[in-house]
Amino acid sequence: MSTITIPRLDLHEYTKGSAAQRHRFAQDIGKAFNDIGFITVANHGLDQELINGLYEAVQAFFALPEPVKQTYEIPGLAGQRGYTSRGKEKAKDANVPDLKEFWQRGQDNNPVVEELPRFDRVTGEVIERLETAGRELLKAIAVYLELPEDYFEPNVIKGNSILRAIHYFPVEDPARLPDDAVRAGAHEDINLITLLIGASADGLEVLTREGTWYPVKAQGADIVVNVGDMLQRLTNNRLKSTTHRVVNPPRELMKTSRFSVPFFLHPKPDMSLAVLESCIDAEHPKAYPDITAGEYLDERLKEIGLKM
Ligand SMILES: O=C(O)CCC(=O)C(=O)O
Ligand SMILES: [Fe+2]
Repeated sequence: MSTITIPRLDLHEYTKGSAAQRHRFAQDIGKAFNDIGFITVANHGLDQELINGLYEAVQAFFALPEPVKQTYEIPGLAGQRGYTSRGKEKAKDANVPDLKEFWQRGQDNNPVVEELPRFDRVTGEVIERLETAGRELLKAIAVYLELPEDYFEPNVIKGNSILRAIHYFPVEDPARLPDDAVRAGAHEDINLITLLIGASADGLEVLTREGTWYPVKAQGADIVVNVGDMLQRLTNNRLKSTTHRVVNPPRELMKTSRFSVPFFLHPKPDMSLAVLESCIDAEHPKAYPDITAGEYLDERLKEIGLKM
């Protein structure tokens, strides 16, 4: 299968670089987000030991008996904290739910998994580091957009971000699945940017504007970073929230699990997502009505079946 080149950026060039390197990084991230909407990032601040510890904790959680996991499924929170069982979330335009279960952790009010003493600490450490990396990436994006470097800061520090640990569960008898059942149906992310820690198996694909699906693979400990709909909306489509999905593996591998851990960087609910004036001109008229991040999130959670 052919591949596309997803640009690979080194975050140290921005956080520790010279003025020229920082400028270059900002232009490179902006260009990549304007073009394919995806990059991979090295030197993001999470070492391999932390990532290994995270995957151990996540695998141990999903290996707990279903009734134990369900004690962490909290009604009324639209899956935003704790456990969400199989069959609950589907992509906006899909007919059947994704083949996954997941755990979500936010800034506060997180249930503590009593059975696993390390789970809370490791997911807490990971969310903190990803938030730090995400804030640096947003600074570079602000520079690219010719906004003050700290433009996003007041809205994202202690914002509504979510760490999601996903288990794409084994399917013993794939012949019995509905034809259109997939690990994750084609979708765009809702938030500003997503930082994805390397999955345990292949499967992630992006859709190019020409309509072709291509696999996305990060090298080693690199993370994948992509634009979500909130940033696309704010920038009047200048930065692209690219459609992506997780395909099923070949039939003989459907009996194996896949794990991945995306971090959805969300602002505070009262942030305005009104299109930036600087992104409107005669060729690019304002494409979206004004809305706040909180109102927009509510709309989208209803579409994917997490909120009534
Ligand atoms: O599992 C993956 O690799 C990607 C998951 C994803 O796109 C999502 O949860 O929004
Ligand atoms: Fe996604």
